[in-house]
Amino acid sequence: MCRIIAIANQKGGVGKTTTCVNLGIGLARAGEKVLLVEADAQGSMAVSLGIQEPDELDVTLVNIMEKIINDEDVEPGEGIIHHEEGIDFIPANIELAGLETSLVNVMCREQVLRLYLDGIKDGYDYILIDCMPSLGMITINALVAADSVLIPVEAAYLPVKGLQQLIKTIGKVHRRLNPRLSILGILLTKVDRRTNFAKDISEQIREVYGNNIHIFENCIPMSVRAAETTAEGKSIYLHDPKGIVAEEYRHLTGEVLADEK
Ligand SMILES: Nc1ncnc2c1ncn2[C@@H]1O[C@H](COP(=O)(O)OP(=O)(O)OP(=O)(O)O)[C@@H](O)[C@H]1O
Repeated sequence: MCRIIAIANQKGGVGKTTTCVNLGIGLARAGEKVLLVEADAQGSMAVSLGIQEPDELDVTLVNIMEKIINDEDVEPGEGIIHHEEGIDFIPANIELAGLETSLVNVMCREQVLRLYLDGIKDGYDYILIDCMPSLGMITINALVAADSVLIPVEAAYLPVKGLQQLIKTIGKVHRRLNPRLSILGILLTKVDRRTNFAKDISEQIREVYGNNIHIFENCIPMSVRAAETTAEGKSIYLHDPKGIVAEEYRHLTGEVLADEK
């Protein structure tokens, strides 16, 4: 059965895309059939997967969602790109921001992505949705389509403050629109292990949320090697296979696999 995981946090730059790409490729390396869906107008997942100019792509998630909205057929495989590291992905670009605005007047506006994924999910073991840094209609679409949410949180003061709002939104979507939705866990990212501050923040998150929400055992360290992967257009497993970030993403992949079985 396919598991759909939204990777969400309305705070920008916390490692959503990096986690989506490296968890997705990690799952594919473990033999799972994986689709990554970019639900972010910045196109950073497309760039991370080697597409230099996402704004010049002919078909993106926007075209697919527009077809669903207009009740048109989406051809099998339409807009899906096969990546050499063993995953499929659907990129997005700046046009997604325009679609977000026009969704306001659409019937079943929260369900568009779910309707699309319902039609293709049988072909995959995992679908990971890389959300945009907002709690707007595209992110709500992702939460309605998903079975669970993985929340990357940067180990710093302000990102932690925004967490409560995200958890409230997930609760609302669960109650009103998608009773299947649960929180898979909080993943601490960009952890600077040399400082006590990062350690304090990690402990604070475990203390405040740990009783109700799973906090992933491992955390992703701050590392220039991780930052380089975005520009390199490849996963951490190819860029720095023996490094600590690859090790931590392998560990995360194992935790996600163990949880979903
Ligand atoms: N562990 C890490 N250590 C250092 N830099 C990182 C790490 N993970 C990601 N980065 C870098 O931080 C920046 C933001 O990461 P990423 O794009 O994954 O975050 P995001 O939450 O998806 O951002 P946005 O909200 O803008 O979509 C990128 O330049 C990325 O290369």
